[in-house]
Amino acid sequence: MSIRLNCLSNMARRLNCNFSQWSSRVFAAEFDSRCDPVYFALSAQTPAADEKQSLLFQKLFSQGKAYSIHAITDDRIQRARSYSDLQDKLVSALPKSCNLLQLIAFHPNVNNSLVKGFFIQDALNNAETENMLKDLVKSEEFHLCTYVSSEDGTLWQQCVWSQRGKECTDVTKHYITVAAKPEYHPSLLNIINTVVFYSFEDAYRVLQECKECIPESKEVLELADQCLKNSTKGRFPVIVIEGLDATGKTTLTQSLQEILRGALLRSPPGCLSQWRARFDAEPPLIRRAFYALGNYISACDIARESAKSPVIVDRYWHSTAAYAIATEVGGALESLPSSHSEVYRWPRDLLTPDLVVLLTVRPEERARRLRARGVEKTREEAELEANNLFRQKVEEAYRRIQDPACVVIDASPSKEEVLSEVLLLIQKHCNL
Ligand SMILES: Nc1nc2c(ncn2[C@H]2C[C@H](O)[C@@H](COP(=O)(O)OP(=O)(O)OP(=O)(O)O)O2)c(=O)[nH]1
Ligand SMILES: Nc1ncnc2c1ncn2[C@@H]1O[C@H](COP(=O)(O)OP(=O)(O)O)[C@@H](O)[C@H]1O
Repeated sequence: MSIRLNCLSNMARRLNCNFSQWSSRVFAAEFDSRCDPVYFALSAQTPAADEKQSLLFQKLFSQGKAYSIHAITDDRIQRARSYSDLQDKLVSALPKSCNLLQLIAFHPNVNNSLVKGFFIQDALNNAETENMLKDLVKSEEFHLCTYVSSEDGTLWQQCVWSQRGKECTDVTKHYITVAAKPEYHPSLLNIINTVVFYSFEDAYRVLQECKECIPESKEVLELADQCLKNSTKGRFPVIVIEGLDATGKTTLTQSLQEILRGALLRSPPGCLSQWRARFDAEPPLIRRAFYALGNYISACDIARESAKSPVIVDRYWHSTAAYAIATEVGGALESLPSSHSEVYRWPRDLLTPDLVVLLTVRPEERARRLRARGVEKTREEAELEANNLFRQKVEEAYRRIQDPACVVIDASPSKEEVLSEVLLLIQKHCNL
């Protein structure tokens, strides 16, 4: 049975499909972020006979019509926002007969080479799917591909590409071949300066590029301009308290402030609170740059206050990096970058605290405290609760960050017991 897929022939002939940029990439189609993706590549040669009916073929191409669509523009802000908009559109508009998978196109071993998109399987060969995707391609900077299989099982990708009407003539057959599983999950190529920032300049540059599409960026940048880029810590100790929501950070930091007669700060700082929800709604590139700048602005406050008294901080760079890495990295817990990876490296230009305490609580105790507190969960916390794997990734990422590493404290005991244990720790680490 040959699976007739949509060549969108009339559009294919009209659109200019210069696909050299794609043919050197590997594609990873992810059914579920908890499992390994299916990897495939493009080739000018027909695949070997045994490849034709491979697992790849079964999983991806024998579930009805198959399409892939990527947001393609050199502008990284526009690409990040187009991808996020595309996801919303596909989730809301695709017929129920469609299965939507995340699709990553990447060059193995090349950081920031990753282009995110979607792979669509339409079990019912629904004409509505084709029309909806055609409309998307016409209106946005998307690269739309279809997949054609011949009787002998040979499978190839034909691309329909529209950059708002740009003509495409190349209808070369790019054969689908099975690609080997890379050494690490491809999402690791998308961390450095894409979701985790290691310098003030890199985070600042992202928001500069957002000034047109997100006017609030200008006000955040103005606040960032006022902070000294390399804030130097004062003579008093700086203690950061980290942990998932409801591990007891707020309770503990307030007690520490009273007992140590110190300053209590948090990141992002209060001056950014009014824009937090606005940037939480943006894709990771923009959101994480916002939080990164929040850490640099907080560092300025920490430097100032630590000249006068001990400083206690409720969340800082560990939260920013741990949540970003855990959100970005797909696959099982083992997919996280290894403990020695540079992604866990503290930014060289960010004020370093004297002590970072990571509060951990058994999941059921944390859930009890969340319920008792009754506070509206953030989207990220809702995700944490629904997705045990995500919670494990956040906690493991916290533990892997170095210089300074977290000192892990079991915060399940009573408030008083946790407080006295942390005070002992501070005495030992900070001579307070
Ligand atoms: N503070 C902070 N939170 C982040 C960052 N990245 C992701 N998040 C997530 C962690 C939480 O799920 C959510 C809110 O964290 P916050 O501690 O700032 O707010 P809230 O006081 O409501 O949470 P809490 O219960 O005190 O942990 O944002 C970051 O860079 N800094
Ligand atoms: N050691 C503890 N034992 C029991 N309940 C606690 C403890 N620490 C905090 N709580 C309660 O758990 C809830 C969450 O604490 P909170 O300090 O707001 O955590 P976080 O700031 O980490 O979200 C609050 O209702 C708080 O009173």
